[in-house]
Amino acid sequence: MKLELDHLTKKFGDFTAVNHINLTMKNGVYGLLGVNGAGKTTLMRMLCTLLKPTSGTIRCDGRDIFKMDSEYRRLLGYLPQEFGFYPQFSVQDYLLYIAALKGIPPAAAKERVKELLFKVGLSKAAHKKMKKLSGGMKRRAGIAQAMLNNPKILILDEPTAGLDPNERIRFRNLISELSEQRLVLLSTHIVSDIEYIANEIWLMKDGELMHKGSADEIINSMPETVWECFVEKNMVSDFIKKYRISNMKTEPDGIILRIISQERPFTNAKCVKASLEDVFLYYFGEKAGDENAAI
Ligand SMILES: Nc1ncnc2c1ncn2[C@@H]1O[C@H](COP(=O)(O)OP(=O)(O)OP(=O)(O)O)[C@@H](O)[C@H]1O
Repeated sequence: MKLELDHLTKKFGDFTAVNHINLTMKNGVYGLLGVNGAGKTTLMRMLCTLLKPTSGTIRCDGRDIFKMDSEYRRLLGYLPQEFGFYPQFSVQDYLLYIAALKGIPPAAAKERVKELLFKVGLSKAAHKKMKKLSGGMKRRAGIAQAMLNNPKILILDEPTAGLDPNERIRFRNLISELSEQRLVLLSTHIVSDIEYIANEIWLMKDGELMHKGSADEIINSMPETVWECFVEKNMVSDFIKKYRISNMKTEPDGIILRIISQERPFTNAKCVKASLEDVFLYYFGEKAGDENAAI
């Protein structure tokens, strides 16, 4: 299975949400990383044929996905950011209902639902109403619905949004497991969601693909150095004004700063290995929130 994006562009009026993206994907996990508004959902919706590109093409094994129509959709599983989950349905009935919508015959659907409930760890919750599920359980039900037709291409838009750290880890493991023999694309703005499971990471900003590669390749793409140094509390504000700070750790008698800078910021600063978090901050730092936001 090969998906090729060629100069893929989407404009909303004068605004370009996705700008000339060229990419090739094969089986494995691809992590699309970017801040709010980077264009991740727009890109994914085009990959699911829910949005028509303004220009450019998406080809699946050489064929235009918009011309393949239902043949392509049979290959596809999609978990949108917000999915309609029918609050009054039990988890099992919800999945059986979606299976019917996807045209899966009832006997096969029953088997498949049972199998998927087990896979996503919801067997015990099969008869629980959807509205009573925790955020993590709901997302797992969402993954199960996307997997009903055993898709060769699985697209997950922010699958870990709102999950607690434990659920995030379970999710990562599940996604890793599901990626065998298929192409999985997931979007997130949380670095740790994809750092260890994505074979390739794409950094997206303002509709463009800034960098792509393995976690190590992305880390090595950063032209600056990461330093750690211990400073007294009263010096911190000067450092914040002068440097890009990726982390601050309070100690009883001072603060340990993690600083991204070409030059050594302080005599006692030691050079440390950069992490994907540092790189994310380097590329997106000023875009991570409002300029004057306190958090
Ligand atoms: N239907 C639309 N009409 C006009 N502008 C749109 C439309 N859909 C998206 N946009 C704009 O396109 C840009 C990219 O939006 P998109 O939802 O793709 O970003 P995102 O990276 O998925 O962000 P988030 O993480 O917040 O979901 C945003 O500026 C958004 O306001």
